Formats: sequence, structure tokens, C-alpha cells
Amino acid sequence: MTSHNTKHRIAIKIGSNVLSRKDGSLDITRISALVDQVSELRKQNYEVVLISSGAVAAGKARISPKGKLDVVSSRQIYSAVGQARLINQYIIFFDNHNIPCGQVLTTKENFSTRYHYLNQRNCMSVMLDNGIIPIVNENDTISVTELMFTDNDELSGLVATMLNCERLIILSNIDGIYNGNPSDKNSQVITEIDTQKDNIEEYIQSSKSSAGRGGMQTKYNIARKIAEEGVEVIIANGKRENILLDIINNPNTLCTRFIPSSKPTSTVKKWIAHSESFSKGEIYINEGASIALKSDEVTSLLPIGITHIQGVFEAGDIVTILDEKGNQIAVGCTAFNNEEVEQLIGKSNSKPIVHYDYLYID
Ligand SMILES: Nc1ncnc2c1ncn2[C@@H]1O[C@H](COP(=O)(O)OP(=O)(O)O)[C@@H](O)[C@H]1O
Ligand SMILES: N[C@@H](CCC(=O)OP(=O)(O)O)C(=O)O
Repeated sequence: MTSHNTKHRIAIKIGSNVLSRKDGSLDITRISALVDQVSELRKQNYEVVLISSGAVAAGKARISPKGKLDVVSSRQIYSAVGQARLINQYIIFFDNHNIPCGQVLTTKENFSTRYHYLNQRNCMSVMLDNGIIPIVNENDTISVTELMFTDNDELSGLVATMLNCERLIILSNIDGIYNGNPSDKNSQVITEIDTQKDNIEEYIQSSKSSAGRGGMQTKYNIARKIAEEGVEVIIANGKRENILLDIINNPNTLCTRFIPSSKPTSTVKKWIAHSESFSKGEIYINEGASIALKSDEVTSLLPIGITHIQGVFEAGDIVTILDEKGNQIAVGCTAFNNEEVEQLIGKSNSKPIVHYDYLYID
């Protein structure tokens, strides 16, 4: 049982398959049961942010478009119809517990600059501070292909680190990550993963559930990254009765748990860690600089270690840092624009191009 004095902030991501029945219809009973558990968690001093998929699935179950639609159009109309229906159910069930909840629809672009990121953080923090449960989903009606999140697992990781959650629970339709094909009776759930030691990549199958977008691969990638940023990640079966309360209160609950790193990561570094896709340029560095950045020492990127750069960027933009062979080793926020960096390449006694505080080593 958890202490009833300190507030514990947690993020819970609910996959499409948890919320839909076999015939594709919205599983109202499941939503109601999950809301009951969240309400109970609040009594146990948990602050909860929900990241809920299910808009497209809920829309598909409700409408049949006239004729054949392209992928983007169908996602748009299904999510427009489905998101409204989904949030409506959450409101009805949370109202029964007298808990206010609110809808946060977002896009990857809303995390692209530090300003946007802080704006998103403020929105969700102020909701939590006022006892309101944020129910977050990607805004599928306006997200276009190249600017989409891989899936809501990626979004949930971003939200969990951004809000300094101590735990991220990813609910899917499976008990955790299996050490083989989940349909093979010899496979078992891997109960604990230490990202410093264990690499379980070989067990991840490309298969995914009927309504899922990214499959287990994105869950694994995100869970690793988030655990390394100090957040405990749990992958569990959202279809199981009382799963949320069991995860919190019963250590023997079947699930996969990623052990969080004990090294603290600053909020700026967390933002940078998730901003790789917004990189405006590449900075190539020599072997010495590459060894220095990868070491355990606190090291900033100095111009003396830079061999060449690519791209047009401003001070404050995200840049990717690569070694001589072109392997990415870090992402950072540059202190100079590309023209200034060109002038500084190879010089000693200059200010860092990327300060350690703004550097995320892969
Ligand atoms: N090693 C594995 N262990 C468990 N599930 C796996 C594994 N490899 C692939 N999967 C697949 O990943 C699916 C869960 O991902 P996904 O379909 O995206 O779910 P969600 O909709 O909850 O995000 C499982 O139903 C399973 O088919
Ligand atoms: N934004 C989409 C969710 C897409 C997605 O990531 O789905 P899932 O893999 O089930 O978490 C929706 O609400 O339908």
C-alpha cells in the first residue's frame, strides 16, 4: 500500500484495443471499469493523466463512409466522429465520481520548440493542479502523415516525462512483453527489464493487434527511453479486471516493468531527448570529441571537436550530433546559428556550441 501523504503523479496510456470489443464497437463497460479504478487511485493520492487512444476505432464502429476513402480522409472522419463519442463516455463516467476531466488534443508540432513544449506542459499541469484529469489524444483530424506521432505510446512517453510523472502505465491487450511469440505456449512474460543490461529486441514481433498503430516495437523503444529518463514504465493488460489497482497495490501482478534509472534528467534534457525529429541541422565531430561526449564526464560540445556542419539553423534550434562515420550520438540545442558555427569550427577558447545542459546523449 502506498503512503497517503505524498501525491504520486502517474500517466496511464490506454490502447485502442483495450477500449474496443471484438466486433469493433466501443467497450463502454471497460471504460467505466477503468474510470472507477482511476477514481480509486485518486483516493490513494494519485494524480492521474490519461492518454487515451480509441478515437479512430470508435468512429469506425459508428459510421460507414460512402465509397472508398484514402487513408488520411478516413482517419480524419473516423477520429472526428469517434473522439467526440469517446470523450463523451469519459465525461459521463467521471461525472458519476464527481471528478472533472478535460480533453487535450495535441499534435507533434505542439512539442517542436521549447515555447510550444512549455505551453503544453502548463496546460496539463494547471489541469492537474486544479483536480482535473487531462484526457490526452493526438488530434488525428489535423495531424498529417510526416508530422504524426508514431503512435500514442510515443505521445504518452512525452507526456510522462514532461509532467515529471513517477510512473507510466501502458495498457494494451496483452499481459506484457513475451520472450517469444505471444501465441506460442512456451513464451512467458518478461516481468522486469533493466535497460542497462537487458536487450530483448529479438523477442519483439512485427505483429500488432487489429486497431493498434505502432505495435510492441514502439512500446519497447519508448519504455526504454523513458525508464532511462527516470520514469518507471509498466506494460500491462488493460482488459484484466482491476489491473490498475493491482499494479499499484500488488507487486505480484503479471506485467512487464522497466526499472527506472536513478540518474536525474533535467526537464530541458527531457524535451531535447524527444525532439530529434525537429532537428534543423547536423554537426559532425571528430573521434576525440565523440569519446569525450560518450564518457561519464560532464562535457559540452566545443568548436575544436567539430569537423563540418550541414543545414540552416538558428541559435536555440535542435541539432543532431554525429561522429565521423555518420552515426548519431547526441541531440542538442545549439547556442549559435549555422553561419556562426562555420566561423568557429576548429577554434579553441570559444564558448560551447552545445552546452552540456542542452545535450542529450543517445
Ligand atoms: N514479444 C511480444 N510480446 C507481446 N506482444 C507482442 C510481442 N511482439 C509483438 N507483440 C504484439 O504487440 C501487440 C500490442 O501492440 P498494439 O497492437 O500496438 O497495441 P495497442 O493498441 O494497445 O497500442 C500485441 O497484441 C502483440 O500482437
Ligand atoms: N489517436 C489514435 C490512436 C492511435 C494509436 O496510437 O493507437 P494505439 O496503438 O492503439 O495506442 C486514436 O485515437 O484512434
